This record gives sequence, structure tokens and C-alpha cells, in this order.
Amino acid sequence: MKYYQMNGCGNAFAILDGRGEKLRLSAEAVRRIAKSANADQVVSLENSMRGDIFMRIWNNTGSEVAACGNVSRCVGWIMMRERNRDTIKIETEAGLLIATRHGNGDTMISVDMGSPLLKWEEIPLAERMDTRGIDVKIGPIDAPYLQLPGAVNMGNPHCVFFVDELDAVDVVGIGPLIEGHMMFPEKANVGFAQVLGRDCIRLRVWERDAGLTKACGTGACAAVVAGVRKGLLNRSCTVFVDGGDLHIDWREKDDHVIMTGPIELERQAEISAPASAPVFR
Ligand SMILES: N[C@H](CCC[C@H](N)C(=O)O)C(=O)O
Repeated sequence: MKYYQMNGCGNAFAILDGRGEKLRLSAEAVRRIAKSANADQVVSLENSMRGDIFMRIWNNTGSEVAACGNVSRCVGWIMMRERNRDTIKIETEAGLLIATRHGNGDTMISVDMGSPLLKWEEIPLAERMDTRGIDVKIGPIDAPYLQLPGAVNMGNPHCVFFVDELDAVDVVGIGPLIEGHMMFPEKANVGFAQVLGRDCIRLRVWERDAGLTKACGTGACAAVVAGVRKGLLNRSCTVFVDGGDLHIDWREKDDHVIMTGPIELERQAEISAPASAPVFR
């Protein structure tokens, strides 16, 4: 089967084209693939009745997840090249996504991530709360910048803090405390955003079940939505992440969030179907 090693702004992926195979990856196989590929997420491509492709996504710790913005852009690019089309419909557990490019050979790919879910029970949170600024305490650490983060679901749960100085934030120390906080029954991706202007932010994300990554697509979408709801940002924003930059547009006309950014194909290979736990050299 075809194997693609790709990244979106440094968010690293191992993508297996399982169409035509009975590919069923165990959590252990996912962890082994992710380790050997040094990937944040692992994806298997499957046939779809509703779209051009079905994308099954796992974090590198083995948990299956419904949404991943950056890999949606990579899979969109694979299918556009295969079908020689500028628009591709991707089916995921979170729903249908539309990926587009501006022309053949283009590696700037946009994905329509649909509408953000903003009700407390849709994030989900453990109790009723105003999701524009939630009350999540982490023990003795009551740093001033850890007040009232925004909560947004982009097909997956996000908690976004707005901080004055991102380089002063201990993302690796604080991220896991919020990720597993009892306020989030399904855990959460934890974003730390610094506003540089009403149309640009810098963002780092401690990802649920994957840790600190160089970029998080749904995290960038969630940060802009949370910033607009706090009155800090315009609906069209550039998000500077460690691995590059993404452009987010939370469209007024249909409430959809459009994410645009680069993809990179690092390696493509033919491999034998990984029944259990293959190791890629
Ligand atoms: N860790 C995330 C999934 C990957 C999201 C990220 N890589 C993106 O580009 O959106 C979660 O468990 O919800």
C-alpha cells in the first residue's frame, strides 16, 4: 500500500492508503508507526460513500480522534493530485470537510472546517459555563495569564488562553494539567495565544494525547474563534505557529471556519500492509 510522510507547518503525519486493504490498526500499531515515523498523528485512508475519501485519525499515543485540521489539508492535497481536481470532499468522524487549492501543483491548501461548536455541552465541559471565558483552576498556579480561557469545539475540544508574553509560558508544564482537567470530560487541546494585532496572533498548542506540536490546525481555528468572541481579534487572522503560519477566516456569511496553509510531502513509499506493528526505516 501507499505510505506518505507529510507535514502541515511542521505538524507531522504518517498517512497509510488503506483503500483496497482490510487495514485495521490497533492502538499499539499506531504507536509503533508514529514512533518510527516521528509523527504527531497517524491516518489511514478508506473508501467513502459520502465523500471522495474517508480519513481515520489517531494521535501518536493511540487514541482515535475525529478531527485534525493540518492532516485534512495534507489528505486533500493527496486526493487532488490523484484525481487532478481543485476541490476534494473528505469524510471524517466529525463530518464532511471540503479541501481546495488554487491550481495544479499548488501546495497552499485550504480546508473548510465547518462551524465551531460553542455551547458548554458541545465542547464538552463538565458543567454549564459561559464558553467565552471559563473558570478552570489548576491548584496553586493562579498566574494572572491563566484566567478565563475560551472553550471551542472544532470537531475536537479546545481550551485557549490569551497571554501577554508567550515565551514566558511553561506550555509543557501547564498544558498537561489543563488537558486532563476534570472540567473536560473528553480532555482538551490547550492553546496559548499572544495577540500581536487584531489580525495576527502567535500560538503554541499542547495537543490532547500528542503533546506540544509545531502546529495545530484545529487549535489555530479555535484560537481565532475564541479571540473574536473575546473582542480581541478580527474574523480574518494570521496565526504564527512554531512550524510556520496558517491563515484563518471565520466567515460571517455561513459561520464556517476556513483554514489555509502549506503542506509538505517529505516521503512517499510502497509498504506491505502493517498487520500489527510495522517499523518504517
Ligand atoms: N490532538 C488532537 C488531534 C490533532 C489536532 C491537530 N494536529 C490539528 O492539526 O488539528 C485531538 O486529540 O483533538
